[in-house]
Amino acid sequence: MALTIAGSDSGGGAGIQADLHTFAAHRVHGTSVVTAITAQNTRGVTAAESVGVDLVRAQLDAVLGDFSVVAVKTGMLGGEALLALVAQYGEAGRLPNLVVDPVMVTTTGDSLFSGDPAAYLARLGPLATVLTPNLIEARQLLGREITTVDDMREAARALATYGPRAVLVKGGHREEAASGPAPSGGLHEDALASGGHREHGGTRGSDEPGGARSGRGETGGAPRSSGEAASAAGDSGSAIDVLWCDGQMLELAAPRVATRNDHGTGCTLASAIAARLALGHPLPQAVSGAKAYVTEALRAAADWRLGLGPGPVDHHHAHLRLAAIAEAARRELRRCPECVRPAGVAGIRWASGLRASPRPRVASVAGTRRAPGLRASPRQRDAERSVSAQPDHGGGRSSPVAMAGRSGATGRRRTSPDAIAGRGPLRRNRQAATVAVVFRSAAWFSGTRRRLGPSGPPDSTLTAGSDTAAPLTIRTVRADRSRFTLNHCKETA
Ligand SMILES: Nc1ncnc2c1ncn2[C@@H]1O[C@H](COP(=O)(O)OP(=O)(O)O)[C@@H](O)[C@H]1O
Ligand SMILES: Cc1ncc(COP(=O)(O)OP(=O)(O)O)c(N)n1
Repeated sequence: MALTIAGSDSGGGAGIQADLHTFAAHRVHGTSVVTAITAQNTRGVTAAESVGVDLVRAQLDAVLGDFSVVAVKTGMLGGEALLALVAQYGEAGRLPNLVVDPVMVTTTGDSLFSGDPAAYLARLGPLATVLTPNLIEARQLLGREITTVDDMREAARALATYGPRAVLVKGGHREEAASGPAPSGGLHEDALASGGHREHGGTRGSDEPGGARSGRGETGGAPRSSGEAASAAGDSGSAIDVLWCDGQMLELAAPRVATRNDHGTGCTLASAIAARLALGHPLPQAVSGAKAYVTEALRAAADWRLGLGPGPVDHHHAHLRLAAIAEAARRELRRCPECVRPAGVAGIRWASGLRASPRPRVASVAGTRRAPGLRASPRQRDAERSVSAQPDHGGGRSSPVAMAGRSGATGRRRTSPDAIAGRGPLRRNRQAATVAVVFRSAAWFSGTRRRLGPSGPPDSTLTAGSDTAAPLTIRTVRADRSRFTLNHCKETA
C-alpha cells in the first residue's frame, strides 16, 4: 500500500494520475491526497489552484487513519502551507519510506511551487528517505549551476547534508553536449535493475544478487568506475542519474530514449521508487529498478501521439512484456530439462484436463485435491479452469510434451492420484504439480491483466502467484524483448 501526496494533472501524464498508474503497474494499492488541481495538457499548465490546508489534512487523516501505508511519495505541494502540513505528518512519524520529489517547475517552464525552495530542504530534507530533484530543482534548491555529472555528484552530496537518507539527482534534462562523455558503455537498465550500476571509485556497486547479465545492449561484467566507463563509451546516448545513498555515490545510467514523450518521468520515477519500497525492496535496488521501469516506459511510448506536445510514458508496459513472457514460457516449458519429466508431463496432462486420463480418480490441480464425485470448491474450480483454459499447453497428442508423457518404452501413463498430488512413492512426481502451476501461472499472465505481477526486471526471477498453491519461482534469462529462455522453475514455499 502506497500513498501519493501530489497535484492533479488533467492531461493524465504527470502528478497524481501518473503516480496511481505507476502504483497499479507495480500491483501496489495506491491511495492519494490531492494537493492541487492543475489545468494541464502536453503543452503546458494553463491554471493551477491549491487545495485548502483543511481539506488536505482531512484527506491525510482519512487515508492514514484507515490504511497501512508502507511508502509515501510527495509531488506538487504548491506552496509553503502544504509543505508545512506534510512536514507535520512526517515529523509525527506517519509518512514511512518518504520519497520527496521537490516539484517546483514543469519541463514546459510552468511554476508549481510558490514558496522558498530553501523551505523544502529545511522541512522535508530531514524526513526524506530519498529526495529526487531534477537538474532545475537541484539548481533552485542549492542556488548553483549544475551541468556535468561531476556537478550532479557535488549537488547530491550537498543536498544530503540536509538530512535525507539518499539523494537522487536526475539527469533527464542534461544537455548531451554539456554532459561530457557518458559513463555508460551501453549498460542496459536491466543491469541496473539487477544491481549493475556503478559505484564512483570503481568498486562494485551491486547490491542485488545476480550481478550483470547479458541483455540488450548491456556490457555485462563487473561495474566500472566512471572514468573507465567514460573512455569506453561515446559521448551521447545515456540518461545518467546520480544517487548518493548511505554514504556511497552511485551513477545510474540507462540508454537515452529518443522520444518527445517524456512528460511525467519525474513523477513516475518517484512513485516507482515508493512502490518498490512498499514491496520491500532495499533502497538502492528500489531506485535502480525504478529507473529501469521509467526507461522501459519511455521506450514503450516513444511512438505515441497523445496531444501536441511531450506526451506521457507507458506506465503499463510491463503488462505486455509479461504477457509475451507467458506466451514464450508456454513454448519453452516443453523443453525445460528440469521440469518436463515423463511423470511430470503425465501430471500436467492430467491436471490440465488434456485427455491424459480417461478416468481421473482424484482431481488435483496445483496442490488442491478433491475426491471423485465431490463438488469442487470455488478455489479448486478456479484452479482447474485456469489450467484447462490454456490454449497452447503443448499437450496435444503429437507434441513433444505428449510424447514425453509416456513412461518408458511401454507408453503407460502415470496418472495415479498419489503421483499427481506429488505425495506418492515417486518423488519426481512432485514435479507434476509444479509444472501444472507453471502452466497456470502462464494463464495468469496472459489471461488476466489485472493479476499481473510487479514488473521486475525482464532478466529476472519472476515469482508467479497462485490462489491455490505455493508460489513458484520462474527464473528466466532473456536475450531480447521477444526471446525467452526458461532457465529453471521450482516451488518456492
Ligand atoms: N529520454 C530519456 N531517456 C531515458 N531516460 C530518461 C529520458 N528523459 C528522462 N529520463 C530519466 O527519467 C527520470 C526522470 O528524470 P527527469 O526528466 O530529469 O525528471 P523530471 O521529470 O522531474 O524533470 C530520470 O531517471 C531520467 O534519467
Ligand atoms: C500536477 C503536476 N505535478 C507534477 C508535475 C511535474 O511532473 P514531472 O514528472 O516533473 O514531469 P514534467 O511535467 O516536468 O515533464 C506536473 N507537470 N504536474
